[in-house]
Amino acid sequence: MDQSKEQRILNSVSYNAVKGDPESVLDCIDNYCSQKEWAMNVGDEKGVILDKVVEEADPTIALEFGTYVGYSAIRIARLLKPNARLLTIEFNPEFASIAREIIEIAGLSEKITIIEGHSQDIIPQLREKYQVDKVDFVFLDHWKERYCPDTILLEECGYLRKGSILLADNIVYPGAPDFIKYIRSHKSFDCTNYPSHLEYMKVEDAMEKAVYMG
Ligand SMILES: O=C(NCCCCCn1ccc2cnccc21)c1cc(-c2ccc(F)cc2)cc(O)c1O
Ligand SMILES: [Mg+2]
Repeated sequence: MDQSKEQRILNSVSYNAVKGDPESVLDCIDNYCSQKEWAMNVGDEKGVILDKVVEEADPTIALEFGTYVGYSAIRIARLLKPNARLLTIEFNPEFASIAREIIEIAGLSEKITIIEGHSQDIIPQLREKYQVDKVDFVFLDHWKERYCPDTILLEECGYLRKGSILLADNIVYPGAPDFIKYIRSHKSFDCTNYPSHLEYMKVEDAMEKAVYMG
């Protein structure tokens, strides 16, 4: 059976990246996806914005929706302090298993837990099953129509604390209009927009940061 694009990305990382070097894994994926086959990684341009917000948050517990092949999980985890952890949620089992291998090549398996399932099912389980009390940083990069309901669910479950930082990808393209409308009008969130471009393309996109004010 023909290999998937995601399997071809793993092949390229496995062949070209330096084992245990997250930067070389990121560079390999960015080179493959800009020169060979486009893929929906946050990419190198928006990745710099992600880096800055993660450094600002300096999270102990980070959460990501939308692992895909693990590119943003590696971007986030490479910046975490020694005892900090990233939980990343992926509903596609093939993507989850490819991400696990790419994360292993980056040497970040100890810092990253991949949870397979749908966000609305996993969020209520984070406290009991994953010992999560509060979440310091959240990266939203899954179904765009889930950004808003999942943000509400995180708040209702009590995982957000004063200063928790949310960062959402694809605010312009594909877009998350209901999320933007909700988050910018909600008094408990302080929002900042970061104009950028769609990964590997000359297409406008943006990221939105929202700081929970309690
Ligand atoms: O759709 C995108 N991402 C989401 C993929 C599916 C996530 C599914 N999923 C994962 C965890 C999880 C947990 N619960 C429920 C569902 C869950 C996306 C698309 C584009 C894009 C595509 C075509 C185009 F022409 C231009 C742009 C660019 C991006 O950067 C993107 O992020
Ligand atoms: Mg995205």
